[in-house]
Amino acid sequence: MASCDTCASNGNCSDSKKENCMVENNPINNVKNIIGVMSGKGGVGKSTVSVMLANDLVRKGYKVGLLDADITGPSIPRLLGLQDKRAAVLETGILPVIAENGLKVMSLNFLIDEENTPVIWRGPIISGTVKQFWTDVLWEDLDYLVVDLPPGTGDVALTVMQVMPITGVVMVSVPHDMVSMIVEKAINMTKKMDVDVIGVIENMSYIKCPDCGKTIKMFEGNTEEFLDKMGIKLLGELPMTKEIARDGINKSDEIAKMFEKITDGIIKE
Ligand SMILES: Nc1ncnc2c1ncn2[C@@H]1O[C@H](COP(=O)(O)OP(=O)(O)OP(=O)(O)O)[C@@H](O)[C@H]1O
Repeated sequence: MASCDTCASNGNCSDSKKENCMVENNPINNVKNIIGVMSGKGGVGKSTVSVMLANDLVRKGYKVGLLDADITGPSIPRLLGLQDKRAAVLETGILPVIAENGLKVMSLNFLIDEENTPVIWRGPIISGTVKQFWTDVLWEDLDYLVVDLPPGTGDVALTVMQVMPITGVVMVSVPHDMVSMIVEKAINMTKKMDVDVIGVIENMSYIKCPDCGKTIKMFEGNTEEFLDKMGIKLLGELPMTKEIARDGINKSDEIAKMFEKITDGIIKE
């Protein structure tokens, strides 16, 4: 049942939100902040950013969970090197997989036998699964739950915004006109759903020449114009680099420092 008592929003929602509230809470869980990572467009680095953000929050001393809401294309377990782990299902709920650093993680791939088994489900079942990841997973006490959303503005994004008391959404974009057009759709969706956009992370913003160190912008998009138009702030830029693509997620000092500033900007909001 919807109840403000056990809700992450603590009853601080707007009246219209309270009236339409569909949030079901698990009384065992006490999640203070929920940060959605969204884009609208696929392949721009949402999962990568979700992992970097979650790990960075852990490093800062917070209790953190990471919910992989990309049911048909889950990549979080592999990005974290947890692809061989499986979640335990108890009578009281589902236990998330716990990474070495204490990050609690839930993904559909922890519930199926083989990670390459396709999930061929219709929209309502997929949305129901995401809802269960909020109501039935034993997250317990968390300062932050990071939710990695699938691309698009469809069923899952809608479900997440309806059934979870989202604190705010971080948009991931790349500096390309085609991508910003689709990210704009996602931003407009959050406005319609009365969900705050914390800011935009521009991923694959530039590359750095390994010989001379010169920064090269690969795409032609006008990010400043786009952000001005949408009235949204830039949280930071990340380069396109093999350190992020491969095993550099929070392992390269330079990238970790860059991301620290992004996390600080998100926490401040
Ligand atoms: N800054 C970066 N530099 C280099 N490679 C990157 C960067 N960010 C992401 N990648 C790579 O791009 C690919 C897509 O990234 P990721 O899976 O995070 O995107 P996504 O938006 O979550 O994709 P999907 O739409 O499938 O959910 C991955 O192989 C990842 O390693």
